Amino acid sequence: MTQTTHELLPETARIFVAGHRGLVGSAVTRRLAADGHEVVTRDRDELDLRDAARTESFLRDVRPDAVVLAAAKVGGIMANSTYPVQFLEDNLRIQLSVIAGAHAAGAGRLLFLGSSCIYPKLAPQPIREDALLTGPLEPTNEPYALAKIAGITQIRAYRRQYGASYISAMPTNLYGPGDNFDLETSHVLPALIRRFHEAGESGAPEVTLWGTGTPRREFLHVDDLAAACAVLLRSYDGDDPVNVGCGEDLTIRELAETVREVTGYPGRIAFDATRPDGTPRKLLDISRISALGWKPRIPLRDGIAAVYAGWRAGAAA
Ligand SMILES: NC(=O)C1=CN([C@@H]2O[C@H](COP(=O)(O)OP(=O)(O)OC[C@H]3O[C@@H](n4cnc5c(N)ncnc54)[C@H](OP(=O)(O)O)[C@@H]3O)[C@@H](O)[C@H]2O)C=CC1
Ligand SMILES: C[C@H]1O[C@H](OP(=O)(O)OP(=O)(O)OC[C@H]2O[C@@H](n3cnc4c(=O)[nH]c(N)nc43)[C@H](O)[C@@H]2O)[C@@H](O)[C@@H](O)C1=O
Repeated sequence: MTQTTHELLPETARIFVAGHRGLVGSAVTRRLAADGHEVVTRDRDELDLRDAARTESFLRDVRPDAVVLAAAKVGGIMANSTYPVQFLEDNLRIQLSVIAGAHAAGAGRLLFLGSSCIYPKLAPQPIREDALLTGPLEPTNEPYALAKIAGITQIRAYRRQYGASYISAMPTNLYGPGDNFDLETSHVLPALIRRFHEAGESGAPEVTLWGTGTPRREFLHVDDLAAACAVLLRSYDGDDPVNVGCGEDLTIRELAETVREVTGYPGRIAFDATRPDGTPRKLLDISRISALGWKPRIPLRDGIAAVYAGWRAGAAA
């Protein structure tokens, strides 16, 4: 059942953001704090969220009104291929700890963050939420996707058995300040910023990117996602996950041209087709989140320029 109300998250709600130092968690923390909420956080060295007993004990002490689960083992196509055990096990363990612990501690609201990779590799485009579990997954990230699908099922189970107001959001590929720029483990957008910048600095005549350049991806600025999370916490209480994307995609080659222009790199772009492409396309249908009044605000080129400026300032510091 899908219902919407505007009473699901009181303005005085105290919210635990799990993963507050990450790309998503930091943006959600900024957003909820700006909205006037008391936001509770713990660094990983104080609380490893894979530890269910310690996580439940922490949540019982803090007694948050709501929880945003943005802690996860996350990475790009190569990280997913190289560390399938951690992408499966860490994510399952974090989800079990945090969702069960939140319920035991009496948290009335919880938002679980999944990913667009939960949908079948060849799902009809744009991908609607009801495409879940209708076909085989993309092999490069199947362990991660299966962990996330288990998270969605866990949320639905708490709703069905306990009547908990717990919900799931499925963001598309994200980017923003504080992203991972490690060339082996990052997602494509920060990798391209770094590759073009460093090629420009060294005077390299060509930058070689992974795959064929033909896969299509959709990119959403993480501040737009954080605004969507606030809308969902305040106004959505349904069983189904809610897609969050910008509604438009482009090829990796087109993305590369845009990043090349933003960074001012004058050289050529080449592709190494021995590297994996991953899913050919995963454009999300965003009818459901749009009906709640949310829309993305940050155009891709502006967002890339801001991230590039921020990364250069950080790299130079
Ligand atoms: N980035 C993207 O393109 C997309 C992300 N998402 C989803 O958004 C969520 C957040 O992703 P994102 O912000 O990009 O990831 P990040 O890697 O940037 O952040 C993950 C956060 O989780 C924390 N964390 C990981 N493991 C543990 C642990 N065992 N105990 C405590 N904390 C832990 C990290 O802590 P520390 O800072 O100490 O490392 C970090 O703060 C994930 O659920 C992901 O699936 C969905 C779609 C796309
Ligand atoms: C968010 C999402 O992110 C991942 O899925 P992905 O979208 O395939 O990931 P990606 O960003 O790493 O790559 C996108 C495309 O870009 C190409 N590509 C070119 N050159 C580089 C490059 O230099 N680095 C990277 N990483 N990719 C490159 C690459 O070959 C691919 O075709 C999963 O974690 C998945 O689980 C998930 O949820």
